[in-house]
Amino acid sequence: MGLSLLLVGCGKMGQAMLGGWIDDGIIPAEIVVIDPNAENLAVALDLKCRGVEAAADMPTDFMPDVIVLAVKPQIITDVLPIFRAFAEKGSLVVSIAAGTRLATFEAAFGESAAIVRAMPNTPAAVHQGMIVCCPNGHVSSAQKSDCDRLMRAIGEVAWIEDEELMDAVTGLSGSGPAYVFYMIETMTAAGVKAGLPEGLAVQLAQQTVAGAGALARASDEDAAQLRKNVTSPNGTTAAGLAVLMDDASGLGPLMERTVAAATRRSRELG
Ligand SMILES: NC(=O)C1=CN([C@@H]2O[C@H](COP(=O)(O)OP(=O)(O)OC[C@H]3O[C@@H](n4cnc5c(N)ncnc54)[C@H](OP(=O)(O)O)[C@@H]3O)[C@@H](O)[C@H]2O)C=CC1
Ligand SMILES: O=C(O)[C@@H]1CCC=N1
Repeated sequence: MGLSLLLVGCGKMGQAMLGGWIDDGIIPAEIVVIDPNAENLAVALDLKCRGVEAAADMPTDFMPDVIVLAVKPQIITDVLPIFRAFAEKGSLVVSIAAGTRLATFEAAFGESAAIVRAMPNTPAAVHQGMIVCCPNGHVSSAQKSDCDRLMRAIGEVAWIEDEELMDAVTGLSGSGPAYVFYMIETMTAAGVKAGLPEGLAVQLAQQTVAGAGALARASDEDAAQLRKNVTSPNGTTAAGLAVLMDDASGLGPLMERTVAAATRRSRELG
């Protein structure tokens, strides 16, 4: 791809993106990773990146095309001043921090800095991420295309103009893998309660979620029709769905509250 990249923060999400990029050989040029956490830095070194514990240890001649900020929202404003010079010289800054608004970066880097606020998710590690990008007004079309190619290498990309949507994006696709993993956990536990050996229950729950996801993605039919296709009149699925789709206690109202709570928290973090 020919881009030079600086990744700031190589924790859970930084590693997921890095793994996806490197695994695909998508960054043949230069990549430098900064992380003070020795264990996390070791992951970057294992992936053959240049890794340093602090910005002060970066190679002096390094000028990244793209800086990806992947530190916690709670500390992000502390680290921004260190990277101002890069932003002034034309690096594109991509932040994946939940809640942190474009205006925060413009305040730290100057009004004319090129910033993309992005929200990925951890399936990026296997090139199955969902990444939503929201640019500020100073991102050039070349920078947008660089960011798009970078993100497309680790999943599906959507661009939005309205930053207000980023909190709901975070509540749905940013946090969403956790909801699905919990679904796998609960399906497994329910299978064990129904008499299945644990290993078999894990296999059934994982493959059912993966297979249903793949079918939903590949099919021309929407999820509601795919659900109906499983449901024989007066059969087993109808009996299960009567519980799961209960108006008051079913998954619908529960998911609505779940996404709303995560969306609210994203707003608070900002
Ligand atoms: N996890 C996820 O699924 C997603 C996370 N995000 C966002 O990604 C960001 C990172 O989240 P996540 O990966 O989960 O968090 P982690 O805590 O796993 O990773 C953050 C990493 O940054 C390191 N760090 C701390 N200070 C600095 C610094 N000054 N310079 C460089 N690195 C530093 C941390 O080290 P130490 O451990 O020592 O503090 C840690 O290794 C957050 O803003 C989050 O909102 C977005 C989408 C999904
Ligand atoms: O839990 C969080 O705050 C981050 C943002 C989206 C997923 N993980």
